[in-house]
Amino acid sequence: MSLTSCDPKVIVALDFDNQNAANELILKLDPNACRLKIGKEMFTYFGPDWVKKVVALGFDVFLDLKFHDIPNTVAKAVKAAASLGVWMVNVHASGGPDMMKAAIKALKETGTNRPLLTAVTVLTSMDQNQLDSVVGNIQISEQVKRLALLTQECGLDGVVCSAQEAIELRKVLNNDFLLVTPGIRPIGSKTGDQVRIATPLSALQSGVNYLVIGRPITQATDPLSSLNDINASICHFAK
Ligand SMILES: O=C(O)c1cc(=O)[nH]c(=O)n1[C@@H]1O[C@H](COP(=O)(O)O)[C@@H](O)[C@H]1O
Repeated sequence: MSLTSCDPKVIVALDFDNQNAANELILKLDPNACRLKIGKEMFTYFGPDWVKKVVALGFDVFLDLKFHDIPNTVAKAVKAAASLGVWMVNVHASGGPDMMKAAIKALKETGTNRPLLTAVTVLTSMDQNQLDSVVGNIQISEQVKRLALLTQECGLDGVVCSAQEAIELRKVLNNDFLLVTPGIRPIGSKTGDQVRIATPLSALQSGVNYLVIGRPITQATDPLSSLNDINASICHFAK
């Protein structure tokens, strides 16, 4: 039995180097049970036409290319992403306010059916030591909060962060500002390179809107059953 919801919380991260393997999984999935994320690896190998094919199957697609460049370049890049019909696209908040404002302005100009725009705060693979080596003298939670508030001020729709930061962020951000969280690990699954992790249920209980989950589903012996188990564990949150 597949558990479905009209607002699926799980975004399956399709990080495959083989298009047939990805297509095989996609054909088993139901757009009412999950959204899909296409990232740098698959976009670089298989390109925009493949993204359009996945969109045409009825899935909400998060095109995760994490743009980080000068404002003019990023504005044009998000506009190009919108032309593929994707549901969400993202930038790095550390690209700064001018870049984020240019990106949301460019998307708004594409019309009312534009993709959502989110900004990555501090990658979920980073711990305090790694952040210290890039930005000194600030706790991860403070840096995430600073970048999330900046993202909101710039008019974007939400941030990508760790679920570990969600409770504190919900205290300072608008209720409709989206929290999208990778680093989700069901109990018993391998952590891999993720550091700031949470379970699907605890993430949603902390005020997260969407869960980005890759390897715990895509590398499972039975990916569909892994997704169904996750959806069953969070069915209380399905609208
Ligand atoms: O923007 C992202 O999606 C992202 C941001 C972040 O801070 N951490 C992070 O893991 N991601 C992405 O989320 C996915 C997580 O995959 P798994 O670790 O396999 O569940 C990967 O595709 C990452 O590129």
